[in-house]
Formats: sequence, C-alpha cells, structure tokens
Amino acid sequence: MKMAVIGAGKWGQALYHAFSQDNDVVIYSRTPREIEHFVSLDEALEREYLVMAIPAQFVRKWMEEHFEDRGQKILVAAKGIETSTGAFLNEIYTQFVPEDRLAYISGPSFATEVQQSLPTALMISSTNLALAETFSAHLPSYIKGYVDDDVVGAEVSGAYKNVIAIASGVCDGLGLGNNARAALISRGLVEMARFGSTFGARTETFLSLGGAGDLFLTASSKLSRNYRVGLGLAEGKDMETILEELGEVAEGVPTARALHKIAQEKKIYLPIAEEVYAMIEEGKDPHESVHDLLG
Ligand SMILES: NC(=O)c1ccc[n+]([C@@H]2O[C@H](COP(=O)([O-])OP(=O)(O)OC[C@H]3O[C@@H](n4cnc5c(N)ncnc54)[C@H](O)[C@@H]3O)[C@@H](O)[C@H]2O)c1
Ligand SMILES: O=P(O)(O)OC[C@H](O)CO
Repeated sequence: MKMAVIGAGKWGQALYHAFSQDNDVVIYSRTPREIEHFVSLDEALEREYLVMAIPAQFVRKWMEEHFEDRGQKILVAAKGIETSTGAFLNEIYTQFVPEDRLAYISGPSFATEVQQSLPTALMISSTNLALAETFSAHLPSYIKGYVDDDVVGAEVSGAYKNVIAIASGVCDGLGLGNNARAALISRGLVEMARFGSTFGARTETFLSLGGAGDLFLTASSKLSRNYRVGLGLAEGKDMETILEELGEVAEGVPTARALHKIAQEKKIYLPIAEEVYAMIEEGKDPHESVHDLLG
C-alpha cells in the first residue's frame, strides 16, 4: 500500500515506523527532518493513503492551507476536540473529504512502545468498514487491529481519556492512593460514556480498546503527557511551566477547554472534566478540586 504520514511528531514517526514494516511509506512535516523517505508536501499528497498525525488543534488550519483532495483515503491519528468550536475531528475532516474516505485510529498506544515494535492492539473506526479493514490489514504483525463503525464513540473516547488522565495525574501527584485513582478512572469512564451518548456514540464503544483500554493506559502511566500535566498541577506548577517542561503536545489541555464549552452549552454533567478545566484555566487548587469531586 502506498502511504504518506503527515506530521512527524512522536506519533507520526511511530506510525511511519509501524506501517513501513509492510508498506511503501513516506513522511512529511512542516519542519524538515532527517528521516529516511522524508518527502515534500506534494509528494506526500500524491500518495493514495494518508495518515494524518497533526495535533487536533492545528488540523483545520493545516487542511485549509495545505490539503489538496486528490481522492486520498485518510487515517486520522490525532485525539482531541477543537477548542475554538467544540468540533470533533470527523466534523472537521468531513469538510474537506467525504466520510467514506475517512478512518480513525485509536486505542492504548504510547508512541515510544509502537516505535519499539512492542505488542499493541488498536481500533480503526470508519463509517466505511471496508476502508477500516484495509488500514487494519496493513498494520504490522505486532499491532492487532480491530475495526468498528462507531466513529463518534472512538473520537470521544480518544479525546476524553486525555482529560481523565490529567485528573489521574493530579490524584497520584497528591498521593491519594490506588483506591482513589481506581474510583476516578471508573467514574471517568462513566462520564466519557455519558458525554458520548449525547452525540450518538454507542455505550459499548467505551468498553473497547479506544475507550477503557486507552483510558487505563493513559491514566496510569508517566509515559502519558497528559498524566504528567496532572502531576505538575499537583505540584502547584502553573500551566505555562508545565507545558514548557513537557515540550510535547498534551491534547487533554485544549480538550478540557472544549468540554467545558460544550458542557455549558448543552448542560451536560461532566464533574471530572469541569474540575480539570478549573485547575487548568482558573488555577483552582487541586486539593479543592478533589474535595469538591468527593463531596
Ligand atoms: N505520542 C503518543 O504516544 C501518541 C499516541 C497516540 C496518539 N497521539 C496523538 O497524536 C497527535 C500528535 O501528537 P504527537 O505525540 O505526535 O505530538 P508531538 O508533541 O510529539 O508532536 C507534535 C507535532 O505537531 C507539530 N505541530 C505543532 N504545531 C503545528 C501546527 N500549527 N501545524 C502543523 N503541525 C504542528 C509539531 O511540529 C510536532 O511535530 C496528538 O493528537 C496525540 O494525542 C499521540
Ligand atoms: O501521551 P498522551 O497522554 O497523549 O497519550 C498517548 C496516547 O494517546 C496513549 O494511547
């Protein structure tokens, strides 16, 4: 399969490594990189299959400024909800490409472990199951692919788990113990499903690799950038310092802002996401947030 990965951050490079096992793959990013098969934007857009690893908050602008529809089939690899509009990624990408040429990859997948070819299982979701199957069939042998057609469920799961991961990092950073973290993750899963059902997601999707699987992973490991944001908040650091020290994308931060906006507009009860928003945006004391969540 002739593919191009667009975006050469940690996840773009990991997916480039993975798909390169059995396919003809090139990679492009706005910043030239010393990567084998690094190509120009035009050469990348010429490929039949694209993997889009641009972070969620930058997708719309990038597509407006650089994308040319040449009939490509696209695998969306970012996880997040656009802060400025509350739009899910499928709502953005479908403004440029018909939904039957769009698929979304989600599930428990630290880029560093995918880069090391460690065993991984992921979901590929599309309203066009044949397309999901095509991408799944071209994953390397160390990644087991599962296909599904609940695009909204997969997107909400992938985005929301990042916000719960921030809360989990706060919980561990405050030394509240395993019971508290387990309670938080469990209630976070319920909250994700409640939010997703508002937009037509299937409840069982939140029990899948893209839901519970990714949530368990991200909310329990320092490999998660979002979890590390929570650790920083628990230490009393301000967001500017946290993100500067992180030096990488933490999609849970802008997604928490998006969830707050949506919750206000649609009157959805999102207690954990709202406390993460209060800590991130209003500098609320994490101890107070925990008290209010347990209250
Ligand atoms: N890193 C992981 O383990 C992992 C795993 C699964 C999914 N993801 C998702 O993949 C997406 C990308 O994350 P990442 O881990 O590669 O992040 P990263 O911080 O490693 O890289 C972000 C990349 O985005 C680029 N970028 C920044 N601003 C941009 C802009 N305005 N236009 C175009 N490109 C811009 C940067 O140059 C950088 O290459 C995120 O949505 C993330 O949630 C990450
Ligand atoms: O480092 P995070 O928190 O963005 O998580 C990376 C992946 O989404 C884990 O599946």
